[in-house]
Amino acid sequence: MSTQPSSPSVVLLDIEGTTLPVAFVHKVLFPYARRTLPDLIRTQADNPVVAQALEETRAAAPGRDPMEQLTAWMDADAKVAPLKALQGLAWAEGYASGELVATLFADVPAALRTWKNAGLTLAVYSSGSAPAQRLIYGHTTDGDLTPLFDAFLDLEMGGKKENASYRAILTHEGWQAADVLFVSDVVAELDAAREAGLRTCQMVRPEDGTVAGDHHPVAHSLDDVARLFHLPDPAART
Ligand SMILES: CSCCC(=O)C(=O)COP(=O)(O)O
Ligand SMILES: [Mg+2]
Repeated sequence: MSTQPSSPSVVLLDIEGTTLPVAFVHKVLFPYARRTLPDLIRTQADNPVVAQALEETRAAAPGRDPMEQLTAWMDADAKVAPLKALQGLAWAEGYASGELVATLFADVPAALRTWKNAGLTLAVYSSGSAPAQRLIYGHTTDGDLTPLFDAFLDLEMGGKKENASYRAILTHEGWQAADVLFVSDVVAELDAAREAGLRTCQMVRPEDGTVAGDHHPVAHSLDDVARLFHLPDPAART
């Protein structure tokens, strides 16, 4: 007799392509950072985050002008910590001025609230820095959603396509692999998470043109995730 695995108690969420449209990241956030970074580096040279990011950038490309290297990374959409730290700082100004407001996929706020109310642990794992993640969820068209999350995890845990990063997350948070469901649009990230023993679900958002793989359960919304993994139904909220 086969036994039904219990539903996950931790939902670990990617951001871009999972809870937030790719277009918002690439057409709003990235251009904002590209426009404002040169000034930010000049005017905030004393900020320890800037100083450390520039030091790491110089170490990665000795002899090259750091702004040139940062631009090359932006061109390549490189998921590297110094760029992500600086982008986070740039976006902070945009959110503070009201120029940036995050529009999450429409199904996301209700699902997060439903699952949090039901006692699930919710966490983010994104290449965007943890401060940048807090900014996004702190400035959504649905208000501040940061209290719904228990953890904001970034490249300090390692790259998202490395299974060691998911093992590091389990150790860092004290979670059991089988209790954790990782949801992402990127198959290579899901493969790495599965290698570390996590449960996985690919988010395939029609708006983003995500291509579905064939070896992870596929969802088109967090409501689908709820159905697939027997989580509380966001549509049944009272
Ligand atoms: C705080 S998320 C901003 C998006 C970002 O910088 C990025 O690189 C997207 O990474 P993800 O891991 O969420 O796909
Ligand atoms: Mg993604």
